Amino acid sequence: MENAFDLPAVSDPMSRHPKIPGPGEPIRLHHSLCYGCGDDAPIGLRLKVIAGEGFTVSAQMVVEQWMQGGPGVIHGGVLTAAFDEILGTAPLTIGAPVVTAHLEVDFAKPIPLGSTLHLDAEVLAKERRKVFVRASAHLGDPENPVATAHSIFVEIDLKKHFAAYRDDAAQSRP
Ligand SMILES: CCCCCCCCCCCCCC(=O)SCCNC(=O)CCNC(=O)[C@H](O)C(C)(C)COP(=O)(O)OP(=O)(O)OC[C@H]1O[C@@H](n2cnc3c(N)ncnc32)[C@H](O)[C@@H]1OP(=O)(O)O
Repeated sequence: MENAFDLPAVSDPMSRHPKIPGPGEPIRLHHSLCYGCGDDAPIGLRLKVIAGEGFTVSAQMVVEQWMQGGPGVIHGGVLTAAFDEILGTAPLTIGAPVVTAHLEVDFAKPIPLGSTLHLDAEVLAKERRKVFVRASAHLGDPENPVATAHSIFVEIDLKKHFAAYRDDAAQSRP
């Protein structure tokens, strides 16, 4: 196991998956109880991730009071969760269902409550099952990011990976 974002010199070939929605269209929820995107999650970010051009996706999130670290700014873990969601959705543009293996976040500036966070993510490369994804966050000026993230996701067989946990998901419904 590695523990750093180490982009391969040469990527495996990647192409946009034919079933991914067109630019500007929402990408379907991966799970309705997901903390990051689920509409039925009792507590969560409810991010609506939108497909972009190529291997890019984006989302927006208003920083609400319950997301506070303190005082008056977003909690770093909430920002990291938002990054995880958008980073994890980007590999769907190449048709790869993934889980997070490695995630690095750089916090450049405080993010005030009430601000609208613009999140953008892009798949940079694929190497065997590893998918390398970068994301950034800004408050309206893309040239002025408030945070960036780099991550390695690992492609999985969805049914096998979650086979032992699906019953718990159903039981946790509110
Ligand atoms: C949530 C899923 C839904 C899906 C789709 C919608 C997404 C929506 C958004 C969701 C957003 C939320 C998403 C969430 O919150 S997902 C929830 C949080 N993540 C997890 O629970 C994952 C837990 N970990 C595992 O299950 C396993 O460790 C995995 C599956 C990741 C690998 O175990 P597996 O036995 O299968 O494979 P392998 O060990 O042969 O490794 C394979 C390759 O990977 C490389 N490697 C492994 N670990 C690391 C590491 N730490 N850094 C760098 N590299 C690493 C490894 O060196 C090898 O590389 P290479 O030898 O080829 O070079």
